[in-house]
Amino acid sequence: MSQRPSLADIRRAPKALLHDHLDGGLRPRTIVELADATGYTGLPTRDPDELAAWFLAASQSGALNRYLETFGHTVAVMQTRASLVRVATECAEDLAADGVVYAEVRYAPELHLEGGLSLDEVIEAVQEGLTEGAQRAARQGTPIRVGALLTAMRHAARSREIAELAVRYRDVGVAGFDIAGAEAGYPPTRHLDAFEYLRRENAHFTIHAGEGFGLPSIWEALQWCGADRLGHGVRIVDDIEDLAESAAPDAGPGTLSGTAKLGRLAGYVRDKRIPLEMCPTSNVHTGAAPSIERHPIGLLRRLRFRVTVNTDNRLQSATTLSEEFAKLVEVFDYGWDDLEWFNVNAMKSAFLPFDQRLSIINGHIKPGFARLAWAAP
Ligand SMILES: O=c1[nH]cnc2c1ncn2[C@H]1C[C@H](O)[C@@H](CO)O1
Ligand SMILES: [Zn+2]
Repeated sequence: MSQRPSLADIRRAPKALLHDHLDGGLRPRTIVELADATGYTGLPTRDPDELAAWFLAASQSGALNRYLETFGHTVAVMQTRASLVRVATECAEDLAADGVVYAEVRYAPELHLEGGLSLDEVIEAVQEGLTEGAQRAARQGTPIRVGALLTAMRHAARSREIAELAVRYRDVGVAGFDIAGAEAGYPPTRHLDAFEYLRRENAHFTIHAGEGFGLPSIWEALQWCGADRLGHGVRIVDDIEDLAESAAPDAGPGTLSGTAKLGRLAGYVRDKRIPLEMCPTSNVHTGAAPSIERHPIGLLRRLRFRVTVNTDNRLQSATTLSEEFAKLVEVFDYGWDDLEWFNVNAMKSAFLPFDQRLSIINGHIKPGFARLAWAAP
């Protein structure tokens, strides 16, 4: 059990993924082929390897707004029914091949209307693709369950409409709702109407908060909007004094193991077990964290916040969920128990009925990790 999990072993581990953007996970070759098929001429290169390198380079600026500009190319080739079906199919297949057994994949339907599709047609195409991808994965011996989260763009004004669609499609594969896009200048309360509607409908939602902006964004997301989970939430560390670093003798109340002092908001997030959808590589790329070594996940895991590990955008950040875990293993020396803890956390926080969450935890995640941990030399 003491053996460090290798990337190959982590790939075989049954994992749960809560934060992955459909338009941030296309295969580079697919982008080129879809651009050819749909007549999109704006790509920086037609060579898939060069294109992959371009996305990674363009995403590493350390600024969220620059990072978001790269989506112009992926969204441009996702404007037809056929392209949406294909991208969603490949998404489910790729996640399953990486050992993901449960995923919630998000996208903004309002960004896919330029080819004349309606919002309903966009959602139905993506559902068709996710279902097809999951069926193919099952045939290949890597079963996966995938749900969709409908995202509204925070700078736009369609959140109420998108929230209504999330409710309308909730029994046919849509698990919840989200808002994304530039965070500074676009507080979550701009979309209060959508969140209040969702709460009245007993529906689930997460909010990107504490990534490109700090504590006020997290506070609004939780205390005004009522988010079930936080997308990223990394800046919650601004409300934590790490006494292990400052070596203070007595941490006082509000601590775990006497090593940190939590402010009221951080205390609330930990006490209420608010899930944090952390995306280490993406957080470094957008400047939300200085490096993997100094990523707040180390402190937050130590303080037992409900931390989950995610990819955000596999294309832009050139990553997979297994690679995210492998980086954390290397930097924080995590073992199988830690990796299992992150994945159980994610599964506990899924927008899925409680009995189904338990069945994936007890039927897949725990037995899978037990097998791998005990097989380790
Ligand atoms: O990390 C992110 N923060 C905020 N918005 C994001 C992030 N990654 C992707 N998005 C945006 C760009 C996509 O077009 C949109 C829907 O998936 O969500
Ligand atoms: Zn995101």
